[in-house]
Amino acid sequence: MSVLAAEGVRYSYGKGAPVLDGVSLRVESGQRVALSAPSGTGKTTLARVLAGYLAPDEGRVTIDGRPLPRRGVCPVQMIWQHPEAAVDPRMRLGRTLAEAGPVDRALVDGLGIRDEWMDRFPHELSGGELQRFCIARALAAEPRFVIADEMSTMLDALTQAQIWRFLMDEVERREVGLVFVSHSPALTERIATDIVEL
Ligand SMILES: Nc1ncnc2c1ncn2[C@@H]1O[C@H](COP(=O)(O)OP(=O)(O)OP(=O)(O)O)[C@@H](O)[C@H]1O
Repeated sequence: MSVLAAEGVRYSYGKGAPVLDGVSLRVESGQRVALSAPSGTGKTTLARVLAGYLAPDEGRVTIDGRPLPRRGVCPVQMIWQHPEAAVDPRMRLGRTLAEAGPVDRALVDGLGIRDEWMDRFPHELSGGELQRFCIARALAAEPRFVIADEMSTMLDALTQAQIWRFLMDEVERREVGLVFVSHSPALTERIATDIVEL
């Protein structure tokens, strides 16, 4: 079992007032934690801190007591709200995926990813198609924790349900810890094992 922990995290953008101040959070393998707070209160910022994209001004983020590794593939993978901003626009998708790690057939098929997408550039897919691709990439990296920030807002209801079902099954099977942000109370209730109010 692994533990992802944020302890006393403080974060400010530039010289502004801190968006996060004294935030602590603990997530274990197999837990599915929903971050809940009104708009603009720092859920996305905390997600980025947990995944190592932002370094806290104070406090720390650890996995099993050690800081997140600075090199290599991060054991905390993030699925972003805007997938087009999360991939290299100049790289064909097959190459982007290959860089994350070995991708098995079940992952590609389970997410409804078509083989011909691999030869395309990110702008040649729809937002929903690209998001499925980004989920495959996050899982191909064999993470111990996945942070999903409003990952399904651009998907229709059916695709949203399919993708969440798939991600739920995968995180359960792999015993991955999940932290997610969603503005849908119904989705939160269905997915979360725990709800954390910021
Ligand atoms: N890059 C940035 N530079 C300056 N301020 C920022 C930046 N990103 C976010 N903020 C500010 O930080 C605060 C928290 O933003 P954040 O996106 O973390 O909130 P949120 O809870 O995820 O919001 P929402 O639910 O609307 O997505 C907001 O006031 C926002 O304006």
